[in-house]
Formats: sequence, C-alpha cells, structure tokens
Amino acid sequence: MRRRIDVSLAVLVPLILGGVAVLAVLSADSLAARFSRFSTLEPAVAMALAAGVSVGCVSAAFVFAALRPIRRLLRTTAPALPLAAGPAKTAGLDDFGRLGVVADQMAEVLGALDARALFPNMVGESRAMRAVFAQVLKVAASDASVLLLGESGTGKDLAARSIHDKSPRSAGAFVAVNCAAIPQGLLESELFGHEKGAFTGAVTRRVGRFEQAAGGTLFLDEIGDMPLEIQAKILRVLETRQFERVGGITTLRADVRVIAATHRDLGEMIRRGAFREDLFHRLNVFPVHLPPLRERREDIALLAGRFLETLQPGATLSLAAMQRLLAHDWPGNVRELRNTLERAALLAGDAAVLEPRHLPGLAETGPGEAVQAGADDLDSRLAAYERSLIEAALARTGGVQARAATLLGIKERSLWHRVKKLGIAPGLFRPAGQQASNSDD
Ligand SMILES: Nc1ncnc2c1ncn2[C@@H]1O[C@H](COP(=O)(O)OP(=O)(O)OP(=O)(O)O)[C@@H](O)[C@H]1O
Repeated sequence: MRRRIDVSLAVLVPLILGGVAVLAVLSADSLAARFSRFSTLEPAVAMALAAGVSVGCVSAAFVFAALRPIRRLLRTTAPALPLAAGPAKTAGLDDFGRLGVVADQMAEVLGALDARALFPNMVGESRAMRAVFAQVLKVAASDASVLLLGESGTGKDLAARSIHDKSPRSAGAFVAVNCAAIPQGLLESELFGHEKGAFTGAVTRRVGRFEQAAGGTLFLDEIGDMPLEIQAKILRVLETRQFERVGGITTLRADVRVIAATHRDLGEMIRRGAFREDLFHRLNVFPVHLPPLRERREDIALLAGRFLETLQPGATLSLAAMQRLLAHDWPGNVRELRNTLERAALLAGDAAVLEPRHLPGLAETGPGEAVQAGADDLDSRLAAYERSLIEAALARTGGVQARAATLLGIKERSLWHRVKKLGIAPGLFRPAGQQASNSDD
C-alpha cells in the first residue's frame, strides 16, 4: 500500500509541476502576443509583463490550493493545542499566521519530549525550564565558557553536568571545584597544583584541578567567592590557555572547557570592586539563568512526584499535601523541595499516602495563597487554582485521568475538557518508566 502511494506521488508531482510550467509558458506567450498587438510595448517587455502576470496567477492558484490543507490542519490541531486556539494568541492573524502559531507550539511540544529524553536527571516542563534545556543543548556543542546564574538550589550543578555530558568532551573528566568551600590560601594550589617545596608543607608535587580536567570540563562553582588574585589567574588561563603550577617554572597547556556558576549578583560585585569586570565578560560569553522554583510553579508537582518515586516507591501525596507544596514559595528552590520530601518520607514511615502533617515546615494555606504568583484578575486566579487541584490529583493517581476525576468528584469527560483547556499533560505525571504509554487515558 505504502509502495503504491510512493510510486503514484513520484509520478504525480512532476506531472503536476510540469503541467503548471507548460501552462505558464503558453499563457505568457499568448498574453505577450496580445499585448504587443494592442500596445506599443517592445515584444521583450510585453513578454516579461505577461510572464509576470502568469506567474502571479499560478502562484495565487497554488496559495489557494495550499490553504485548504492548512485550514484542515488548523481545525484538527486546535483542540489538541489549546494555546493555538486561544483568541489572544491568534487574534488578527490570517491562516498563515495561525499556522505559524501552531508550528511554534508543535516545536514546543516536541522540544519538551526531547528534553525529557535528553535530560533524564533534570526535571522540568515549564516554559522557563524548556528554555534552559534549549540553551544547554546549544552551548554544549561548542567549547565556549558558560556562566550559570541562579539562586541556590536551582540546579546549576546539575546543568553544568548536563552541559558536559552533552558536549564533545563528555568522554573526558568533569572536575568540580567549590570555590567557597576551599580556604582562600589553598585555592591557587588546588586549581593549578604545586611543585615539591613550593611552600611549607608542599612535600610532594601536586597536580591541580586544571590538569585533572584535561580533555574534559572544569566546573568552578561559587565563582563569586573567589579572591581577586585568583580571578586574575583564571582570566589569564581563559585568555592564553596556559598556566604554571605554584612554585613551578614550566608553562602547561590548559585543555579544559570552563563552566562557572554563582548565586551572587556579579554586577553588584563588579560595582564594589569585588569581582573583575574583564573576567565577568570572559565568562559571560554564554550566560544561562536557572529560574527560581517560585517562578515555575507548574514544575512543583512533577518534581515532587519524581522525588517521591525514588524516596518512597509507591507512596503518593494527598491532595491537601500537594496543595501545600504548590502554595509554598520555596526560597531554597529544588533543594528545599527535595529535603522537604525526604523529611516527609521519614515522618510518614510505612504510610502509603503523605499528608500535610508530614510536612511540618510548610504553613497551612488556603486557595488564595495557593495562587498568588502572577495572578492578578479573578479568571487567572481561578484558572491557577483549578490547575493546581487537577495537577495535584494527577500527581496522586500517577497521571490516570479516570481516577483523578473520581478524586476531584467530576466526570472523566469534564476533567478531559479542563485538562485540554489548561494545557496540562497528564502523561507527565506517570512514573518515569511509563511515560510513553497512553493506555490508561
Ligand atoms: N531540575 C531539576 N530536576 C531534578 N532535580 C533537581 C533539579 N534542579 C535541582 N535539582 C536537585 O536539587 C538539588 C540542588 O541542585 P544543585 O546542587 O544543582 O543546585 P545549585 O543551583 O548548584 O545550588 P548551589 O548554588 O547551592 O550550589 C540537587 O539534589 C539536585 O539534584
């Protein structure tokens, strides 16, 4: 069957295109004859004019023919891609414009699917996290320095490892140095190594982190805590790719890709002279911002489900407990969420369902508090609250819509409509190994 379609298309397409070309030439020729008979135009000019008119007519016919499948595509994709049908997104657009919106959304959906496969350890389906995944993939392919910015616990370390894993240097070592954890007097020798006798206590030669990371990636975490003298040395390595061990005279080559990270405001540090501006520009070739969890609340239920899977396989969160997670502001970001669930799992013992009493650090909340972030009018507050309840139910039932509907006290069909309207993907709430299956929806 497939073969027959291929053959007929292979014959039909050239036939149609050939026919259109012959028609265009014939009509251009006869039009040119008419033009030159009734006008004073040169035959060559008349021919050019006629050719223009013919090409215009053929293009118009082609556009008209192309619009039909586009309209059909728009009709069929609208319910599946709620934003594409949203009046705000498509108002004032013609069919081609609307096709652009649908194409963008399809790319987003495909991007999300890719991200899940490409970054199994980095959980996130929010728009902000998808942008991070796209940046990580883009920068991983190059050898450029990367600066990871974001509050503590947002996943900078995880992002650095992902960049290394996806880079051509992935076969080499990933060496991480926490600049804040090493006493300032020892940092230089830690990074560049030292020769025997370089200072009191240097009884043997020591290879530094730059050498250990040769062929791979050096991750300088908390670079905002690095003293100015060492900043100058790092700048030299980035510019010349050369360095010496402390007390050494041999110049060594640094074959490393540097990824730096900080939760500090480097701009403010530069203003008060605590961070070198030239080093900042050198590192800032490719900045990646890891968003705080409170700005991507749609990832909370997903992250919680994923952590619980490993901490207490089979356990779920009650609706009320999930509500508390969704309402909290998470100043410690994903790390705080993980720690909270670890504590909850310990407190819950053998209980299969984690309740609010297992989350003692989180304040009791009402719907108003649960929807504070970014919600200003009643409709968006209600939509946010509806979304949080549905996500909580789906997280509890592992993405099974029929059971989530029962939990919420509504019909499955009603839940289906709401899920589509809010653009929720129930599949994301399935346990990791089952996300490709659609069987229970
Ligand atoms: N997107 C994510 N998916 C899954 N786990 C995450 C994600 N982001 C962070 N984590 C987890 O949260 C914890 C903190 O992450 P990480 O150490 O990467 O944060 P960080 O930004 O480097 O923090 P700091 O600035 O304090 O060093 C880790 O346990 C990490 O595995």
